[in-house]
Amino acid sequence: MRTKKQEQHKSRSQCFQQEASYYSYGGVWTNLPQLPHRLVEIRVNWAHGLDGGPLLSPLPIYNLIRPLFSRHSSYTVPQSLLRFLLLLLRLPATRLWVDKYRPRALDKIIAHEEIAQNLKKLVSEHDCPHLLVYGPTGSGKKTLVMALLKQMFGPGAEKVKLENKMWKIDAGTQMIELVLTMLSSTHHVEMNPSDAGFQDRYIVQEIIKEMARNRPVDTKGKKGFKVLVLNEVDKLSREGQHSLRRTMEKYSASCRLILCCNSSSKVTEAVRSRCLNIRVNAPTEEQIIKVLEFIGKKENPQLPPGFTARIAAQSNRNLRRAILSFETCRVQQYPFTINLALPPLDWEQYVSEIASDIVKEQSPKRLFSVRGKIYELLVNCIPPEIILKKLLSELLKKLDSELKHEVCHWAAYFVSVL
Ligand SMILES: Nc1ncnc2c1ncn2[C@@H]1O[C@H](COP(=O)(O)OP(=O)(O)OP(=O)(O)O)[C@@H](O)[C@H]1O
Repeated sequence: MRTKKQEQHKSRSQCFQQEASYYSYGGVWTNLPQLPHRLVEIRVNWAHGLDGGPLLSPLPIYNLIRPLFSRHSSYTVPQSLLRFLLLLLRLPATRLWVDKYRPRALDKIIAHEEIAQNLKKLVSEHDCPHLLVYGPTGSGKKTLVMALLKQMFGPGAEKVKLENKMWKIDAGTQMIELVLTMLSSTHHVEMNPSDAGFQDRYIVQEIIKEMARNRPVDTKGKKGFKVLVLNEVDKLSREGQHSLRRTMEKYSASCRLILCCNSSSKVTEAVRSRCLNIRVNAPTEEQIIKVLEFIGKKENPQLPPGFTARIAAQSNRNLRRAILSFETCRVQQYPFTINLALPPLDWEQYVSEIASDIVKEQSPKRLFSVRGKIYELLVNCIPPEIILKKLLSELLKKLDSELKHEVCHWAAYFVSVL
């Protein structure tokens, strides 16, 4: 028999998994659309209790399957096999709306149409330079990049395979072994080099070198170029960014780089100046409403007046968040009523509880319990800077004005050292 505390922990953990999936879209999982997105969907369905839900958490299933392929130094997970295994486990097969309604072509882009048209022009002029695509999370960067790849290479760019590749790198005095998850088609490779930590520069050098070696040749025998999509370049170390600059110059004939990040100010001037900078602003509320109404038309729920406007207003101009909230409401509270309250995000509620705990009592015991709660958020994949920012805003609501300044100072300090 489970105790009440265990039950609470379990349901909280399920809610976090939903939130984690929300964030995973912004991280590495965004780059792995097939398998992990599948798991994200299952997780969300599971948290929502849809279709009965699977008996097992999907993550253990994934971990169970992975070692089957990990005996090889470089292994590819055949997606058909995974689909078959997942089918055997009778897992639900719905797709999240954020994925289902992600525009696949530049012509279908709803928000940022102007950027989409400019990208289309670039492709038609066969003059695609290195690109640096930056903007806040959930603004639509990845969507634009994926549509651009499709415009460049056609449907072939969507036939991707997921690899966990091991790199053996000669670092002068020693051989370094690094494993990195990559998503690749015959025309492009996508990865997150900052996952390699302080050894990211070796990854940058080695991958571009390998791509330069395996240049694709078209039907007329002309040598083409491959595209390397690097995510979170703002998290690359200084050395990583320096080697990125060098390799960008050296191999510019054989590959094009598309660099994605949230903040261009963390990318060195040398890298920025070698790329065409594309700023993807957070969509306006009107644009978000347009996207939600488009989804509403396709899914056909009865929408009370002003409902999409309320979701857009609460979304913080984050398109992903708006679509996820819309879907959560559809799952939890359909049919919609006129004064339906939008459910708050669970992790945000949890951080608010943490802030109240901190303000109520300052003792070693309370410190220990708060630390435990923050660990719980971290293990459920809520990024630390997001936790800190939310915690700060919650604390600012509760603190005296003399303390606010100091709390802001320390929050800024710890966000900068993360
Ligand atoms: N132009 C668009 N038109 C319609 N829907 C869009 C558009 N751009 C993005 N979306 C929707 O918003 C979701 C989030 O977009 P996307 O993943 O491209 O954001 P992002 O800026 O790359 O976020 P992050 O920085 O967190 O990775 C997509 O899954 C898609 O459903």
